[in-house]
Amino acid sequence: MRASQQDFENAVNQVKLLKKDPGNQVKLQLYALYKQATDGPCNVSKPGVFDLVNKAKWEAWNALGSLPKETARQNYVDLVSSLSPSSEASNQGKSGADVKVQESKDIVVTSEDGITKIMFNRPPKKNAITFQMYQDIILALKNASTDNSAITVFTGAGDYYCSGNDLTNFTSASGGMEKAAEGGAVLLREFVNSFIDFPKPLVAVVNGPAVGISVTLLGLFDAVYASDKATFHTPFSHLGQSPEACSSYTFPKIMGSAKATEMLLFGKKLTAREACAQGLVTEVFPDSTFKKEIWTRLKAYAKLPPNSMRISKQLIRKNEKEKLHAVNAEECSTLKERWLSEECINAIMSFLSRKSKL
Ligand SMILES: CCCCCCCCCC/C=C/CC(=O)SCCNC(=O)CCNC(=O)[C@H](O)C(C)(C)COP(=O)(O)OP(=O)(O)OC[C@H]1O[C@@H](n2cnc3c(N)ncnc32)[C@H](O)[C@@H]1OP(=O)(O)O
Repeated sequence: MRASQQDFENAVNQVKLLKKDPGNQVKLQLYALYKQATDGPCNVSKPGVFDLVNKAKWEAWNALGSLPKETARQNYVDLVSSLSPSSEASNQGKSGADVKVQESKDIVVTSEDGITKIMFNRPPKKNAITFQMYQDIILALKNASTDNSAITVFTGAGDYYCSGNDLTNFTSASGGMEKAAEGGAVLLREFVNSFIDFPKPLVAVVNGPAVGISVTLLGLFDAVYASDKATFHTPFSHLGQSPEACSSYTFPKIMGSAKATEMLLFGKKLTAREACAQGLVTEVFPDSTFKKEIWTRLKAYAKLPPNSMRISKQLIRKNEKEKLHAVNAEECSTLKERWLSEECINAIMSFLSRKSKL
């Protein structure tokens, strides 16, 4: 039987009464179907790259193409009925079987054995982080904070952990440079906030070289395990930039200001063993046994009582949260200026024209 206008209106009201947040993907789908059912195919222009929320909504609506209004209405009603209290209850009981929990090309999120794994998956570009990947990671962390896993793990596919910010982000942003820098700073701040506020144990499995923001973020992780093939490099001065991800605060705290200066100002690249000696890395493993040893260990950790781990992490983080947010805000506003500097623009152009590499 086709859904009537009354069924549709009832479903719209039912959504407002949902007890449990259905998650961003479902909310986007509901939005898209609602717009399609009421206004028809997407007829507004695409929001700018930095207008994250409206861009995601536009993309969801636009993806419905020329779906007829009646079909959209029916699909909306069906979707809402699948979110009714009885199905909410049955979803809560789901175990963390091996499932892919987020569809996205360059960030793969899976959940297995109490571990949510977020993997940089762009090996041809050494896992450099695009605008889309920043957004996918924000979403993945949001979902992981409430899923039924005990710990969350970042790792990289291929030979690199991650080569940091994709330097073509500087040329792909739409609008003028100032607007792009402003939007970049907003995105970076939200991205780093999602690490500062992440409530469960956050672990990095550093399978190979790490560069830039993938290194600085490690100061916000709870444990960092590295292959002896990994290296740690923050070439900010070479790029005319400045530290991010709270590293101007976490690195001096972790390794002392003299060692932090060598990394953050002079761009000294550390081996995994050096990074371990300086407290940035928890433990180093021979590459030949790294994966086997680390996943066995993490599976055992994930069996520990999750609430206890969460509460302990929050005790450790609580006194620093405000400070970390303030540092993040200041670093982003400093970077916004740096990105417009001649030093930075020249360095990026030099990389993109293949005149320089790290
Ligand atoms: C105004 C706009 C504002 C933008 C806002 C962005 C928002 C957040 C910003 C957060 C800031 C973060 C700071 C950083 O992360 S700084 C670190 C940036 N990373 C780098 O400088 C690394 C650059 N890459 C290299 O030096 C080398 O590629 C390498 C990693 C040492 C590897 O060298 P190798 O010889 O082994 O391999 P290739 O160079 O041949 O690389 C293979 C292909 O991958 C591409 N690649 C690698 N890294 C990056 C990168 N970071 N960005 C873009 N592309 C990258 C490389 O070009 C090759 O591509 P190709 O095969 O097509 O040539």
